[in-house]
Amino acid sequence: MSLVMNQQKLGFNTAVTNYYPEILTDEAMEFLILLHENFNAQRISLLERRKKEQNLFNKGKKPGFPVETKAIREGNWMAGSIPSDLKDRRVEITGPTDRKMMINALNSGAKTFMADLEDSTSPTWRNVLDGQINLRDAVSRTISFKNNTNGKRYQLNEQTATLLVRPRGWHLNEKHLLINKEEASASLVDFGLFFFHNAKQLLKNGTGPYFYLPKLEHYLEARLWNDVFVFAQDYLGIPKGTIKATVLIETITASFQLDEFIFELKDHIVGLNCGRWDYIFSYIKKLRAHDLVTPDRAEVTMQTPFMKAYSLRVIQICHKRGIHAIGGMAAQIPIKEDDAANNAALEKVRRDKEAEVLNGHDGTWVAHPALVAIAMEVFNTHMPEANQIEKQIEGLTITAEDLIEQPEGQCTEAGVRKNINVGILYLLSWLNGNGAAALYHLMEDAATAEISRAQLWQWLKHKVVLEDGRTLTKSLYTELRTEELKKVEAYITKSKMPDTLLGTALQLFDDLVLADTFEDFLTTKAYAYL
Ligand SMILES: CC(=O)SCCNC(=O)CCNC(=O)[C@H](O)C(C)(C)COP(=O)(O)OP(=O)(O)OC[C@H]1O[C@@H](n2cnc3c(N)ncnc32)[C@H](O)[C@@H]1OP(=O)(O)O
Ligand SMILES: O=CC(=O)O
Ligand SMILES: [Mg+2]
Repeated sequence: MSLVMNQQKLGFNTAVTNYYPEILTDEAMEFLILLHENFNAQRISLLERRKKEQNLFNKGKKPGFPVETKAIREGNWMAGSIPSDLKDRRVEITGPTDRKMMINALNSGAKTFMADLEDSTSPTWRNVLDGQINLRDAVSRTISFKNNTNGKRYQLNEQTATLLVRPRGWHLNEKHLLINKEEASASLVDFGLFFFHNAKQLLKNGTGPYFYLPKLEHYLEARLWNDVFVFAQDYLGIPKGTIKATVLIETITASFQLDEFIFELKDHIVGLNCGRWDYIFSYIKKLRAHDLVTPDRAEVTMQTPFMKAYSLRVIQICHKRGIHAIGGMAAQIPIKEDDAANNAALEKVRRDKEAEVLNGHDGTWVAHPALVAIAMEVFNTHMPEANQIEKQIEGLTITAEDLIEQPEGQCTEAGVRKNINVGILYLLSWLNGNGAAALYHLMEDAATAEISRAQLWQWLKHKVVLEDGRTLTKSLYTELRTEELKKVEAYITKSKMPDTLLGTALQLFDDLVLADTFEDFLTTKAYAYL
C-alpha cells in the first residue's frame, strides 16, 4: 500500500496536534489500517451482540452455560505451551504506562509487570501515545527518567520483570484516529502499535509479545482476538503461537465460558485472571433488572459466595486445561503517615494472597512495589514449584446458581456516601488524565469506580431500604451528594488534586447514577470530555 493511499484512509480528530511520528510511522499505520479493515466490522457486530444479550437479561433471562459448546466443555483437550519466562508468575505488578512507574514496576522484583492501557489509564491521546513510546523504550531497554523536582534518576536494573501489555477493551474507540472515516478500535490501536514496534525486539530479547485481554463477554470475542493474533503474526512473519495471552475473567457471562475462551485461543493462551473488580461491576450491570441487589461495596469480597465460586471455577478449569489461574488485586496500598493503619492494610493484602494461593491460584496481582515482597513471601511459602497447574480441583461442581448467588449484607448510608465521594473523586482524576488514584488509602481505577456508580444506580432502581430504614430515593441521593461534595472539595484541597473539572465530574456522576437507562461504561461516557 502506498503512502498516498494510506493518507487517504487516515484521519485525525481535530484536537490532535501531536502526530507522534516515531510511533505513527507509515509502516505502523499501514498495519493499523489492515487491522481495522479486517477486524473492525466484526468487533462492531460483537458489540451489537452484547446489546441483544443485555436486552434478554433485562427481560429476565439469567446467564447460563452455552448449549452449543457443551462438547468443548466436556472434551479432552489441552491449551498450547507456556514459554519459560511465563512459567513462574507468582507475583505480577500492574500499573499505567507512565514512564517513571514503568521503570519502578520493571525493577520491583515482581516476576511480571502488566503495563496497563486499560483500567488504570485515562486514555488521553497523550497518555496512549506516550505510553507506546515508554513501552518501546522499555523493550529496547533504553528507558530512563529524571524527576526534575528531586533530581532522582531512574533506569532499568539488570534483572527486570517480564512484560505483558493490557490493551483497552473491545468496547472502546480511539476517537483521535480515524480509519476510513470511522473511529479506530482502541484495542486494535493499543495492540497493533505495541506489537508492530516491539514483537521482533521482544523475541530477540528472549521473551515474546505477551498480552492481557480485558472485559471479554463472549467466546466469539476471544475468537476475534485469536484471528487478530494469527493475522498479526503472519504479517510480521513470526510463528503462529508466538503471541501469548492471559484473559481476564471479569464479566459474569465470561464465567460461564471458561473452557470456550481457552479453546478459542488454544495456541495463544497461557492463563486466565480473576479481574475481581470489573467482575463485581459486571454482576451489577448485567443482572440489573433482576432482584439481586448487592450490599455496600466493602462487603463484597473474595469470600462472598458468588465471588468464591467464580475464582474456584477459574482455578479448576485453568488447571484442567494446563494454564495459569492468576488471582486479582487487593485494593489496599501502603499508608505512609500511620504505622498501625499501614500494618492493618498490609495484613489484609497478606490474607488475601494467602487465600488465593491456598485455593490454588498460580500467581497474583499487586498494585504497588511495596506489596511485592509480601505477596512473594506468601506464594514462596505455599507454592514451592513455579506454579501449581498440576494440582487439579476434583469433585467440585460450580453450578449456574452458585455463580449468580445474591451476596448478603446491608446497604448503608455510609456505603452510599462512600460511593458518591470516591466516584466523583475518581472521575475528576480520570478527566485530568490520571486513571489510577490512591483515594482514602485504597487503589481506585476505572473498575472500582464502575462499582460505585453502578451500585448507586442499582440501589435507586430497586428502591433499596438502607440499614437505618430509609428508602434510597433520588432526593435522598441528592441530599447526601450535596453533603459529600463539601468533603470532596476538602479532600481535593488537602491532597492537592487538580480541581478544574470538578463541575464536569459532578455532572457526569449525577448523569450516570440518575439516568433511567444504565450507561454501559463510565469511560465511554466520560471519554467525550477527554
Ligand atoms: C482493577 C484493576 O484493573 S487493578 C490493575 C489496574 N490498576 C493499577 O494497576 C493500579 C496500580 N497502582 C497505582 O497506580 C499506584 O500504586 C497508585 C496510584 C494507587 C498509588 O500511587 P502513588 O500515590 O504514587 O503511591 P506512592 O506515593 O506510595 O508511590 C511510591 C513509589 O512507588 C511507585 N509506585 C506506586 N505504585 C506503582 C506501580 N503500580 N508500579 C510502579 N511504581 C509504582 C510510585 O511511582 C512512587 O515512586 P517514587 O518513589 O520513585 O517516586
Ligand atoms: O482488571 C481487573 C479488575 O479487577 O477489574
Ligand atoms: Mg478490570
